[in-house]
Amino acid sequence: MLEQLLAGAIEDAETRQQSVSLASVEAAALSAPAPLDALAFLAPSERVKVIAEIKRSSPSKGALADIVDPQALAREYEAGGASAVSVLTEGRRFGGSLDDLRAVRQAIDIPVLRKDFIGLEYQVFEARAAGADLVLLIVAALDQKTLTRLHALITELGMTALVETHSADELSRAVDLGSRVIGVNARNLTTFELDPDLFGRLAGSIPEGTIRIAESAVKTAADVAHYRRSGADVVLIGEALVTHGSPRETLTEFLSVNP
Ligand SMILES: O=P(O)(O)OC[C@@H](O)[C@@H](O)c1c[nH]c2ccccc12
Repeated sequence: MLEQLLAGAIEDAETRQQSVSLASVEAAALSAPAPLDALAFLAPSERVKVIAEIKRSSPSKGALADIVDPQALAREYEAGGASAVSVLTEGRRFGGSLDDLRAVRQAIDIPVLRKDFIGLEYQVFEARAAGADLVLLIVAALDQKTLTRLHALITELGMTALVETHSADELSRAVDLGSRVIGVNARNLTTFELDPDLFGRLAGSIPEGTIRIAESAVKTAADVAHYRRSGADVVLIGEALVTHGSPRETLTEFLSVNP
């Protein structure tokens, strides 16, 4: 499934490249307003931080929420205390787009993450041109050489890579890259099953000085507290925020947990 998602995202990027060349997307990336320092926004603190995600649908759950106005949702997230906003830009299964990312960038003053299946430099330039401050890299989807190349480009463009892992082996590959921000995704991207204890098992192997992010599987404030006790600096939350009544209130409640 992960392979198909990546192949589809690359195919869509190649289609966009027919109308906007690599040279012009690169020029747009280099002339975009400077990225925000995501490391500063996500730095470990006395309280747990949240990256709040804008996600319309997912391959495992289908439609989650309409989200006709991603800017309004992003403002709710910011007002509720999010430290960054993740925008799913994958179109086929998640219902997102780069237009969503551009719109969200205009609406808020906290970092924006491009959440997609990235395999090409073209996609990294696109992310920067659209205003992204952070870009997701999924270790399981890429060989180490590609991962190294994309990680270097993200850094050169002044952005921060969020390097996503699902196992001890992937974690050591993330560490080899020199990643400053490492995520552990509780959702297996092949089977879509959730393992809420995976973060806790891997957290101790994430080097000191790295920002530790627990991704997926948060339904309640107790789940946030569980991740926090296991060592998470930041928790990435999607579904619970887009499906509950008031995203702002849900976020405020989730952020009120103490270690
Ligand atoms: O909706 P949840 O369970 O709160 O999960 C959010 C986020 O972790 C999830 O959307 C995600 C994590 N890694 C990904 C990679 C691609 C697409 C989506 C994801």
